[in-house]
Amino acid sequence: MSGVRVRVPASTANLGSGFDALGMALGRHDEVVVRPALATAVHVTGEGAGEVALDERHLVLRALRAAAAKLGTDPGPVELICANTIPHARGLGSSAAAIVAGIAAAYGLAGKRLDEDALHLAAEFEGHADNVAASLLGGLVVAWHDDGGFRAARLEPHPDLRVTAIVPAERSDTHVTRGLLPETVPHADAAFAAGRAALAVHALTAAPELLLAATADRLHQDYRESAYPATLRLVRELRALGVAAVVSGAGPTVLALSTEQDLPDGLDLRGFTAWPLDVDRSGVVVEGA
Ligand SMILES: Nc1ncnc2c1ncn2[C@@H]1O[C@H](COP(=O)(O)OP(=O)(O)OP(=O)(O)O)[C@@H](O)[C@H]1O
Ligand SMILES: N[C@@H](CCO)C(=O)O
Repeated sequence: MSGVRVRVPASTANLGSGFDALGMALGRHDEVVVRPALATAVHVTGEGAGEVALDERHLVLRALRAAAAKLGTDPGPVELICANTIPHARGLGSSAAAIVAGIAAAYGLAGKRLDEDALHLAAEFEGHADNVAASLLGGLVVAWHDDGGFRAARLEPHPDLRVTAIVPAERSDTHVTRGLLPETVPHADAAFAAGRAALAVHALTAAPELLLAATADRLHQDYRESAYPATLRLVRELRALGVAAVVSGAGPTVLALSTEQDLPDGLDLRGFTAWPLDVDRSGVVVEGA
């Protein structure tokens, strides 16, 4: 293949109770075209334009080079054209999507199908597998880590599931908000989390009427409140109204999960923009360019 075009979905991680384990792909995408060139050049439009490095430090390019090295190939100088719609540092998996795009491009240029090693490499880059697995596989994913590395199982989200991302203008850095988490949690909270995460798999795939109970969290959201108090206020307000609202990934976006598309009337959404989103069921797509 002389060049590749990669379309990669956004993702939401945790889904409330499934910290670092549950992820779901969302219908908002970045598109990346990679072609051999005489000298490496990076072009970015949309989200991140004017902000990200336009050289070998670019995250898509770093992931592409790392994957090519693992595959024993060398794409050499490339032209990288990124058209981004996934907002950065909002909890919608932009860094995971960039990493998956780079890895998928390297596989495409090498004429190889994506495999389990691609997931492992993507998760090593990101530090956890929930977002990258969702961007790779689409749908709902359960991710874990064992001696064999990072793994993920893909599940089909319930067809009636509706998602609204309520996105603030402010950003938050995942490294910073991971630093707000405690080293240990009470046993009762760990037991609560195990039960609700298991219930979340059932609710998201088969029983959406259980979403409110299933998405209750005790492991991460409250600990991160100082980074985005308005987000936690909105999550609590929506949950009090019966909507299964959670912090999306490491925040600060609020994700409302429901079988209704509309949010309740009378919410104060100043400072936020509400985006109704589809669930992406395909995952990353690679084609010739
Ligand atoms: N398409 C991209 N191209 C280049 N760099 C990117 C791209 N997307 C994200 N990044 C880098 O990743 C950073 C955002 O990563 P971070 O993990 O903090 O947020 P996120 O991935 O959007 O949210 P979350 O991991 O909570 O879902 C950006 O500031 C930028 O440096
Ligand atoms: N599970 C991760 C998702 C963010 O990338 C977290 O909450 O830190």
